[in-house]
Amino acid sequence: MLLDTVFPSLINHNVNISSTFIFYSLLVPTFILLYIYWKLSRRHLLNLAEKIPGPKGYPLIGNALDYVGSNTDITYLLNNVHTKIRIVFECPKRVSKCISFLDIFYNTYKYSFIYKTVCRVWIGPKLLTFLMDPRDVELILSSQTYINKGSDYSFFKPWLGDGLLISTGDKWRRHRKLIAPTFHLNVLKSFIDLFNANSRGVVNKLKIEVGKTFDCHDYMSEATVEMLLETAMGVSKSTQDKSCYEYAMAVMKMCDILHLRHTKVWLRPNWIFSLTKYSQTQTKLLEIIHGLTRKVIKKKKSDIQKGIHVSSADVPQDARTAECDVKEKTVVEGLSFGQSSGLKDDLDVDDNDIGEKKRGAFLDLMLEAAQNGAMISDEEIKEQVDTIMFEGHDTTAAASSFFLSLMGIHQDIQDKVIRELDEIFGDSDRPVTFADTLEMKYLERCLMETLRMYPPVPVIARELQEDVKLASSDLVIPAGTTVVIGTFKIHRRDDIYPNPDVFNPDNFLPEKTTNRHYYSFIPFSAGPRSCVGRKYAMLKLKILLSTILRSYRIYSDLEEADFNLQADIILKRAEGFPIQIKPRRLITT
Ligand code: HEM
Repeated sequence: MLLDTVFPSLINHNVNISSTFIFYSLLVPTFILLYIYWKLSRRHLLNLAEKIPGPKGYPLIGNALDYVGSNTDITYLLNNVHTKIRIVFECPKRVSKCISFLDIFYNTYKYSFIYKTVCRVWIGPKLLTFLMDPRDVELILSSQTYINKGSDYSFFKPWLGDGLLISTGDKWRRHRKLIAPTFHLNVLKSFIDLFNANSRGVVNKLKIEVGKTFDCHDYMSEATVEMLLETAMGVSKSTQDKSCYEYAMAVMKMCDILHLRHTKVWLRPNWIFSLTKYSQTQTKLLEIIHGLTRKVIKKKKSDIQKGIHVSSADVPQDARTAECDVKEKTVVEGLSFGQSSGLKDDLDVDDNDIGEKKRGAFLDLMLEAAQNGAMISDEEIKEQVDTIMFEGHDTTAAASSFFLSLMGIHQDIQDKVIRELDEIFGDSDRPVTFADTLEMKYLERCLMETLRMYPPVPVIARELQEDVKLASSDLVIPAGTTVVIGTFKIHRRDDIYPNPDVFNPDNFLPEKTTNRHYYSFIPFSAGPRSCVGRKYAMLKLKILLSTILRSYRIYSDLEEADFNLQADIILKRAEGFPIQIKPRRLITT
């Protein structure tokens, strides 16, 4: 009693001390026990991971420090979302004379020279294994089992929902079956007029750039969005407005935000990201992106209700097959629409195996399927439209921009392309036919070489649900690993491509391709989850690029050594794609 009165604070203090003491004496062992349990439960993964070669890491964080840096000044992302992208870079690090990379990609590429075929890194508790041997890549990509995407793809969720790129399991299989036939060559052939008209539109727009240095990516990007809307979505030109450009810019900025979340580890957890200004910018960008998607679907639905069918894929069967007599075979021997002709996927099914009902452009078919039953809901259609618009746009814009830049740099190679085009078209300014595209053998080699050196999708990731024994060695990659297929590195292996950093279209001469492993050239991935737009991209690119080169000669002040490669989600050049053009013979409408 006396003690209470005289020393109340002391007693309270004692009580506090003892409860704090009890709390900590329980907490610490709890943590230790949890840690031991966690380690034991991961024993299998850790034991197998230990055998995989890779750089030494620090306790707990592993190699995370290698992946936190980015030289990108991203402050522009916090400004007006409608302004054109502007990125400022500091001191890019040089890897070799010909390549310079920024940020995360630099470190990964550096390791690929030390570890050659397989390399393990730890990002905190997360195990990543990079595969760079075509035999191992085949094992993963050809499998129906290892089809789950890496967890990093989840950053796409607010944008693409459960679209084809990230969905998995039954949903992915069901939707892939529905979507793949809409990119069958027979449907694509009906887009040829639209590809021609839009390519001529680009030539027209480029007139104002004659004599200037300009970023061709802006034009490629806008044209790609317009073409996708007109072809796959079946939305006529007259109903499009400046939203195409706005959309293209919003997509580019969204990619930058996703890239940021990959490189800045603290932005990965959704709850932290949602507290940042980037999250607010993302919300605004998604309003623009989803705004266009919704508009497109609404317009299409109303057209269908009114009985208006804009899509050119509804052209009569005779017209569509008129040119199909020209064999669907490969243009460049050994290759078929951007991949080794030895590889087959669901885009390579025979014409006759695509039922009459399944012929149709992408959005038509999606809406039709929704009307006819519960195969796909409205929300799922929106997710797929967003996916196709993203995958179909940024990739081809990057590929065509790299191609034009390379033509500007390698004048001798451009001479050969122009000579080939002059042989095909002579003095005529007629549109490109499907048969013409089969004659563009040298142009196609240049395109393949562009995709080899600068694959728009530089890496592909899969999450392993079970252990995988590699084909190239006795190593076993444990379940729970994120396997990263290093397309960029595989395409630059000097044992597969001699002088891999030199742009040489002859790398795709038949005698060079015959003995190459099928999986040593995979710009469109391969196997069951290959790019569904591979044939679309190849056909469109050949029409677009040949029309531009029939009209203009390309020049560049820069060399390839000046490229600052930025491996966003899509491979780009940090400085943009500056070129100059001089008119040859203008092919316009
Ligand atoms: C040069 C152009 C293109 C390149 C290099 C390219 C490359 C790729 C690659 C590498 C993948 C696999 C990605 C992964 O597994 O993470 C992919 C998937 C995909 N691509 Fe493309 N793509 C191009 C154009 C297109 C076009 C034009 C479209 C649509 C019109 C398209 C639609 C898709 C879709 C929907 C997927 C997901 C397929 C699935 O998971 O089942 N792509 N693309």
